[in-house]
Amino acid sequence: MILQKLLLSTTATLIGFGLLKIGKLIVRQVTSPLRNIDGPKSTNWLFGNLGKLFKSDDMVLVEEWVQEYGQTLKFYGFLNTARLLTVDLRALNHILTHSMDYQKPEPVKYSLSQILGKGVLVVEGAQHRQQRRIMNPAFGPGQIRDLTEVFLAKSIKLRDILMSESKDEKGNPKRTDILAWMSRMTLDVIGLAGFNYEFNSLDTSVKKNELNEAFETLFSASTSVKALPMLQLWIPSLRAIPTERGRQITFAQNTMRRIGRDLLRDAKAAIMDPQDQKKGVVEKISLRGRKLSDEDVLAQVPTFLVAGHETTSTATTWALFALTQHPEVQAKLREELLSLESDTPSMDELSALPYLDGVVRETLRVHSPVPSTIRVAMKDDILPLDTPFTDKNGQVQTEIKVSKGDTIFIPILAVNRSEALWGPDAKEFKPERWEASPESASNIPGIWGHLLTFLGGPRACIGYRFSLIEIKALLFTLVRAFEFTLAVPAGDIIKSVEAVQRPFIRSEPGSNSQMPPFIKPYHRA
Ligand code: HEM
Repeated sequence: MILQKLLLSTTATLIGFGLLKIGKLIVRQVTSPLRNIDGPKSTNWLFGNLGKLFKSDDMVLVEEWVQEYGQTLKFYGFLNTARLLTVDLRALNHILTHSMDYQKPEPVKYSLSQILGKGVLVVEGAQHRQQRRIMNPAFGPGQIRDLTEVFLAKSIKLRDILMSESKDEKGNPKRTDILAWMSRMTLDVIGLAGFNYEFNSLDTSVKKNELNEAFETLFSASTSVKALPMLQLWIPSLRAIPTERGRQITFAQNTMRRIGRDLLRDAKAAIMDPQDQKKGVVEKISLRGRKLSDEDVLAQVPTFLVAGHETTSTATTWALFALTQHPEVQAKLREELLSLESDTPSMDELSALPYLDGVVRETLRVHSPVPSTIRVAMKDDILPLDTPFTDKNGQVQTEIKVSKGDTIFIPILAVNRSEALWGPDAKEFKPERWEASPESASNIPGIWGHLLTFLGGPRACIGYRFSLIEIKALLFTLVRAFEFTLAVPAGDIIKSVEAVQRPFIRSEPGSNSQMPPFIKPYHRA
């Protein structure tokens, strides 16, 4: 009886809090200045336009909206709340440079912090500034120069594995899922380079690493937007209800924390040992960061694993896909790469290869692994604009008014492929464009390469140099050794967003994300 009453009153309280939250969202809807901005109609009472957006191949829906409604528009998110979408560079620059005023929304922080704890990707304000200050030097050019050796050693290991794995028993090239191999390679790299830890995930004879397995479960791509987990993100009182997703996250989190603690213990032991010079990024952070608590350092382990692993592996996979679609680019790249004698060039030698640089830039432009991100206004504000827009009432607006709590979608991919910025061939893969990139793109407020790929401002990607040299080391090693052709028609490859844009095969619904090339050893004439 008492239990029943308790259950009843808990449920009533949960429902009460839920209704209050929904009420607040409805009030926001009718009072926010975003209500006057034009855009597509909602297509679902619960998810707004989100279902269609995340199912649209390569996020083309964003580009279609911009085409139809102009540079500044509004669409609908969860519970049909308005989201601002703008490709206006001045407005985006304002949002990214004022990172205290435009933070990640609470539901996003909640879901990230479930996996990452209080890592640098999640924390805000003074805590973020402190963590970045301590970590930035570990990602500087000097540190990445030292890590080039690790990137190349793992690339060579992958090359040697593919030499046999990509052939059938008769010695003919067989369809190989290069995404899975890239994922193993980048996990091994982040383990070694990040915290001197050997995952051995390239070594398939060893039982699959438990951390790797935890990851796979966590990121096993499901393209559907599910109701209860979404409701839990937006209505905190519902987070008490257990879900399968929640169970998976707790399992993955426990695995990462356990391994993280071991790593931290080893790192501390290594710090005490003046002979041990081989330190990873996390050891360097804990060395430098006397001001970071063990908890803070621990939180960086899953942060680097999540942020630095799948992003780089999908980027390199898309680079190889692009090369299969442009055999002339593949051949020209190979010729440049073979101009170096050594299998193990230095970072400076890799950086000095202009065509490799063009291929990497073009991949990160056309196939940006993180296609969008999201922010919420922490106060009422005015966004300055380069291009005025006409609102729903036919009034021309020279700035965008936002109110505290308004959500803003940052369209990374749409900016990187905007015809207004890059010209009519913006969507095509053309490494040559980097010989003289257009003036109009130089105002893109990104930290690297006039691209939004790594975002910009104080919250830009900390690992972009790390990633660039890792991608270059991989392409250098693999394209010298192999010729890549696609094993399925190119139109059968689609992109779907989970945390990153992953490749799927349209004609194989239900199968995991994959990229299936034929890989044939290249023999110099
Ligand atoms: C091609 C590869 C990569 C891409 C496209 C990429 C992209 C991004 C983007 C877009 C953000 C901003 C997310 C947001 O605030 O909404 C970000 C943040 C971050 N990235 Fe990367 N990243 C890549 C590789 C890496 C690597 C290799 C590492 C680490 C080794 C890394 C570590 C981080 C961290 C720690 C943050 C959070 C920074 C902060 O909030 O201060 N990333 N990345």
